[in-house]
Amino acid sequence: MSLQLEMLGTGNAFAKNYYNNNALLFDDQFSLLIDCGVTAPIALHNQGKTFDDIDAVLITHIHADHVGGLEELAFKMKYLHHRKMILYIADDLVETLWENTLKGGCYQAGEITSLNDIFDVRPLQPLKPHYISEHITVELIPTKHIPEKSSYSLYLNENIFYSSDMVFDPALLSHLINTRGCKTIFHECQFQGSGVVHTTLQELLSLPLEIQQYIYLMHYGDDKDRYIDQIGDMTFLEQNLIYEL
Ligand SMILES: Nc1ccn([C@@H]2O[C@@H]3COP(=O)(O)O[C@H]3[C@H]2O)c(=O)n1
Ligand SMILES: [Zn+2]
Ligand SMILES: [Zn+2]
Repeated sequence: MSLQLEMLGTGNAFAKNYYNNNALLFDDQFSLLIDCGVTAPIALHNQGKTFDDIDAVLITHIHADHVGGLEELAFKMKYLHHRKMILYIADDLVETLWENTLKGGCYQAGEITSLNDIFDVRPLQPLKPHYISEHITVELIPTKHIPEKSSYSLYLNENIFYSSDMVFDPALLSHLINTRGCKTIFHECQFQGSGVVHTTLQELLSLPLEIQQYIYLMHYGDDKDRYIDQIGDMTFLEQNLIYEL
């Protein structure tokens, strides 16, 4: 089986129709969950899957639509499935994920006192390809989202860019396509307003058509249908469709 992508959700942080922008990257030997937001448990359940069907989770940054499902994941793995999930996360986010996100819910004196008690933590150094499974390598690319807050987009298998939440960075997209052989771009997209913490549709439409043709839009609002014929040469990534990579 070749590598496949299924979005458990394609919505933005406040979307109600499309669930959080979380992905499953899998083949017949390995399943990687990319981000685990508040809606990840119900999205998996709806697909007839459990966390025990997943081999590892990778976190791009710390916002609830990307990490809000981790407490349920951790407790279910510990008390139902009796194993620790492998957790891939940028080295500089390890401490804050525990201290500022998970400790409040997960701490139990003498039993759960650190992230390592609930996950098999694999800190990733950014800007280096890391072997995840036979068919998956990941490089974390720091991209700007919220000032002073780390957020990492992904370069998968040396040819697929998967954006974290990020402000528009046309130079990065050009660089990946022109010098690194990028063939596919999964990019977050905000329909209205200015791109203060996200990339707007207007900004993406300013890219040359040669670049737009590589782009699948994700992390969008519930009003997506209004924009179906306003996305230039780009394509909407759809929840629960399976894409061959
Ligand atoms: N400075 C900020 C910070 C956050 N936000 C909104 O909160 C959401 C948190 O998850 P997100 O997916 O990063 O999207 C953020 C914005 O909608 C925002 O609009 N402006
Ligand atoms: Zn988000
Ligand atoms: Zn975010």
